Amino acid sequence: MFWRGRERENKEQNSGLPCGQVRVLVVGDSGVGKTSLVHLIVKGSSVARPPQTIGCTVGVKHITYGNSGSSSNSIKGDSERDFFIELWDVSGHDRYQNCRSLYYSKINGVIFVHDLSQRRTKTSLQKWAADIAATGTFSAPLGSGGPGGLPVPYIVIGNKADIAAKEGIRGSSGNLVDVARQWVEKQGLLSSSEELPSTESFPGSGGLLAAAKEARFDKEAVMKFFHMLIRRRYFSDDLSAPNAWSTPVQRPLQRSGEKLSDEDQLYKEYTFNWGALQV
Ligand SMILES: Nc1nc2c(ncn2[C@@H]2O[C@H](COP(=O)(O)OP(=O)(O)OP(=O)(O)O)[C@@H](O)[C@H]2O)c(=O)[nH]1
Repeated sequence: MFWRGRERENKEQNSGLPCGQVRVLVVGDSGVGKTSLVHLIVKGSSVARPPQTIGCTVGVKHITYGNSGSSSNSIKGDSERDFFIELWDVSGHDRYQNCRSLYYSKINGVIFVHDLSQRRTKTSLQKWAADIAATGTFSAPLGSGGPGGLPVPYIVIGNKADIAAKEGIRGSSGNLVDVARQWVEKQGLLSSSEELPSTESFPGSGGLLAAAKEARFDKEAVMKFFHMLIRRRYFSDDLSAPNAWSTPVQRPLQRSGEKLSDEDQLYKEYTFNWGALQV
């Protein structure tokens, strides 16, 4: 009864359409900053001392998506709808190695996190990908696999850029801002006069909040990832794009006059990320 009532309530608040739900795994070695990242995405603020994750915790990000915003958000003839992005923050600790696959269920997408100051945490993402691909179940899978055979879209986030910078470790990508910057630059979307905001520390004390407030572009990149997963799950006509992963396209920058949808652009970005995992 309770659920029926809630369902009806949800539909009424949502122009008669049920809420959608997308499941995203957040994985990487212990201590790379997954819980901190999920907190930032869900709450928009830093967490001073995140507890070590026991097994898995789930953060939920509510977003609306539909055609009342920009045209890039539009869905064929649909009005705005509510969606819940479940962020499954899986403990990276070895003690959970044998039971992790319990959480690898009905996955729509994956966020891989590594610590820029610990090179091995990036190398081990390949292992994470293979493990998820081998033991997980997937919702709206791609026609062919990505790293380790992973059949869903993913994004790679290098964390602790502040420590890496202090220690003089050169990394190709840093915080969320850097990830977004690289993506935008790859797409050729920045004119020479435009600069993305840059944050030196993420998410060190104080710096994180500033990053969350100022970093318009990093949030945008992550939100676009979520939007793409929603489209794939709820609005895609053809989920089995042939060989989307198997041939990472070294595509030149977007040319003027050439029109790509947001999805196309992100899709390309994800294929570039294939390279990011090959370290
Ligand atoms: N300096 C710095 N510290 C960070 C950053 N991100 C996270 N931390 C710290 O790193 C430690 C581990 O962060 P968590 O978010 O708990 O890491 P996790 O990946 O969830 O770890 P597990 O739960 O063991 O899998 C915490 O003390 C965080 O405050 C960062 O960008 N810079």
